[in-house]
Amino acid sequence: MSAAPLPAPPPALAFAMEAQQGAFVQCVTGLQRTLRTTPLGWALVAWLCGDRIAPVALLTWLGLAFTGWVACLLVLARLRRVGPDVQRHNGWLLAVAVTDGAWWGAVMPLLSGDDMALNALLAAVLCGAMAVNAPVYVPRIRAFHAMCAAMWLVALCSLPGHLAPGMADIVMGLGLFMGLLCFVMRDIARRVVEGLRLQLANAALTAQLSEALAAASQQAATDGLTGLPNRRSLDQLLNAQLAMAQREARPFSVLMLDLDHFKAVNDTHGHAMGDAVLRGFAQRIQAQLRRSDVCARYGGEEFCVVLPGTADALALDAGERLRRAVAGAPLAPNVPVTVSVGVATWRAGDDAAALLARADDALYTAKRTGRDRVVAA
Ligand SMILES: Nc1nc2c(ncn2[C@@H]2O[C@H](COP(=O)(O)OP(=O)(O)OP(=O)(O)O)[C@@H](O)[C@H]2O)c(=O)[nH]1
Repeated sequence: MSAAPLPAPPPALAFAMEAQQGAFVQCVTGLQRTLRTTPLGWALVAWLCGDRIAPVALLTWLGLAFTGWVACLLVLARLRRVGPDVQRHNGWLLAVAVTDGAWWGAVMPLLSGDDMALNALLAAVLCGAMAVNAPVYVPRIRAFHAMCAAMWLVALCSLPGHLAPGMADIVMGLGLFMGLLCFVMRDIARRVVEGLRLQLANAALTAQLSEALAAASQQAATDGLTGLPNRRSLDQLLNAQLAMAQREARPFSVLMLDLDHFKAVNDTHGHAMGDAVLRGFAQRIQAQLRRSDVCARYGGEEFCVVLPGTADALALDAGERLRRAVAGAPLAPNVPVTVSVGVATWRAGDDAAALLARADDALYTAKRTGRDRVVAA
């Protein structure tokens, strides 16, 4: 027995999850970018320590920082590849944050000592590293906390050992600064993730609205029974054709089609069968037309076909082809019907009403002279 599929999460939860993933990706991308500027920080530390400490201590710290830096970049590149599955990859991001904080924190136990000025400068470097990283970690505030904790704990290692008097105050001050920054950042981070969630919800709402709008305008332009363009769309199409015909002197024709004795179909076979005949008629006509031709439902059992770029004789041929297609086989089982067709070709000065009136006159003539025929205006 196959397991039932998991139900989709409610929209609010889905947006929250997506926002978390987006925040994760933002953090990974931002960290990659920021880590590229890290060598500048090393250069600063090397310049500050220069001739004040033993080169071996500086090289040890640089080696440690470089190793951690390469590891972080490799992990981040992998995270970019495997995608934003926060649940599965969050541990790796935290590991990057801890490594990032630890190598900066190691500045204190490895490089500080009796030189008060240097100690203060190194403490300032740590503050700078935190401040530079803070905005990058905003979308994943836990990673920022991990970075700060690692930096702080490693820096604390220098307290019991060789720190000069007064250095403890600097490290404590640094700790206070970290605590305050973490506290303020928590609130900012919450707002950022909430902003992301709202952005996603808005995007989904916009997509839903434009879908609904497209469906509504499609509905407003379509005849519900046959699926053909309705009278409103026909008017728009005719106006467009008229504008083109006037501009380019390119003729077009309209065919008015009216099913013969349709009332009898309804009376004999019922209204439902009448509807089926109308649907079958629409399909039959459409199957006969070119892609550029349009058949619209004019109203009731009357239809109008617009034939762009088609004049007189060719329009008459098209009408005849449609008439034969309808008469050739029943449109619904055992309900044979025929159609009468009036043809009119656009003439300079015609507006839509004049053109349709001439096609209607021709249709009336076709009806009057026996039906099941095509008459040109
Ligand atoms: N089933 C169905 N019938 C419709 C629909 N719209 C219009 N009709 C029917 O179409 C019939 C049109 O009848 P008439 O205008 O008398 O025309 P006719 O019977 O086709 O006769 P001629 O046009 O003179 O050949 C009416 O009975 C309308 O009720 C529709 O959507 N569905």
